[in-house]
Amino acid sequence: MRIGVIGAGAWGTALAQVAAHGGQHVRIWARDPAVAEAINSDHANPLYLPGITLAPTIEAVSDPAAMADLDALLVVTPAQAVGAVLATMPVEGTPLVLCSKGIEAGSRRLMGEVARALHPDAPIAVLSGPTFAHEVAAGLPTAVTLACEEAGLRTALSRRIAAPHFRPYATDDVTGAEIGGAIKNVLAIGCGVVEGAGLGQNARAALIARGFAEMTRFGLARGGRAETLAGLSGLGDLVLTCSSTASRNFSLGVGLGQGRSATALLADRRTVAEGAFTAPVLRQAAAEAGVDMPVCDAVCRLLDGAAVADVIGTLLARPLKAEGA
Ligand SMILES: NC(=O)c1ccc[n+]([C@@H]2O[C@H](COP(=O)([O-])OP(=O)(O)OC[C@H]3O[C@@H](n4cnc5c(N)ncnc54)[C@H](O)[C@@H]3O)[C@@H](O)[C@H]2O)c1
Ligand SMILES: O=P(O)(O)OC[C@H](O)CO
Repeated sequence: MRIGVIGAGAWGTALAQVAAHGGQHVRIWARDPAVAEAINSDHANPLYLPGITLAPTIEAVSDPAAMADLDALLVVTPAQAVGAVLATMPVEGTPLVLCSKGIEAGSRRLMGEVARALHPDAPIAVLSGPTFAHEVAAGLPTAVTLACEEAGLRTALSRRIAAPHFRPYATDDVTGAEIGGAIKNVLAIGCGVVEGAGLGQNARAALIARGFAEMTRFGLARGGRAETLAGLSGLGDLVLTCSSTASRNFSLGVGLGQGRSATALLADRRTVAEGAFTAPVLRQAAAEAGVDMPVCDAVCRLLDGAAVADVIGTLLARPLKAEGA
């Protein structure tokens, strides 16, 4: 399989490294020609994945037309850019493996829905799970969910993407895999706030558990399956991202919890913190689906500048209820 990777940030670069395992040729599209130049000349991406020497079989391009004639395209731009970038790509029925985690603002579409609308002939797969890019690129053991409705393609992609340190688990539940990855970013911001405001580890565990209940309610309402939401792409990624400052979303939350504004924190970073963009869209999508998501709503209020004490007070003052309700 000739693999293409669309997006040369941390995760696209790490996935190119996985795909190049065994010496096979991989082509990666970088929006910024300087990033492509560094990958081709120095076998490195110091802006987005510093400290990693890349396989020399990774070829970088910055012209979308150069992404034609490949057997599969991994889509790894920030979620809000997936539609615009895919519209420029010569997809022509090539399978698209969506690796971005988020919900599109405005349309409230999942990435699969965005891709299908643009390229109805292209089979869709989703790769998601607990995967810090720098650990994957360093060859540390990692497991992911690979979701695809077509059994033959699911098997072919799983075999092609698997490496001794990188283990995909297959499912046909594309929607469930997408929803876990999108919502965990929002919840990670909340957990970061708990850390930044010094609210304690009990509060963080409560937020993870109640946040997982929200993820499950929303996922089931949108047609995902409970087993997927409890798997690597849902609970697995939630646990990772809610417990480490290596997460951009968690770090953003730490800053909010320390009293800085979302605007200032987002202006300070080059890399994407998807939860900040997904949170307001998720709030609308949850209202539309009639799903109660108080923790995600609290994260929206914090991003909008509400005081931590007020937001936590509101959450704790909600009417008492049964745990499974
Ligand atoms: N970094 C990780 O550990 C990781 C792991 C799994 C999934 N993801 C997901 O992968 C996606 C990409 O994350 P990342 O970590 O690679 O991001 P990043 O912040 O490291 O890099 C973003 C890349 O996208 C490019 N970009 C930014 N805006 C763009 C636009 N409007 N159009 C085209 N390109 C644009 C940037 O130039 C850069 O190459 C996100 O949805 C993220 O949630 C990241
Ligand atoms: O750094 P974050 O918060 O974007 O998380 C990266 C990955 O999604 C972890 O699986």
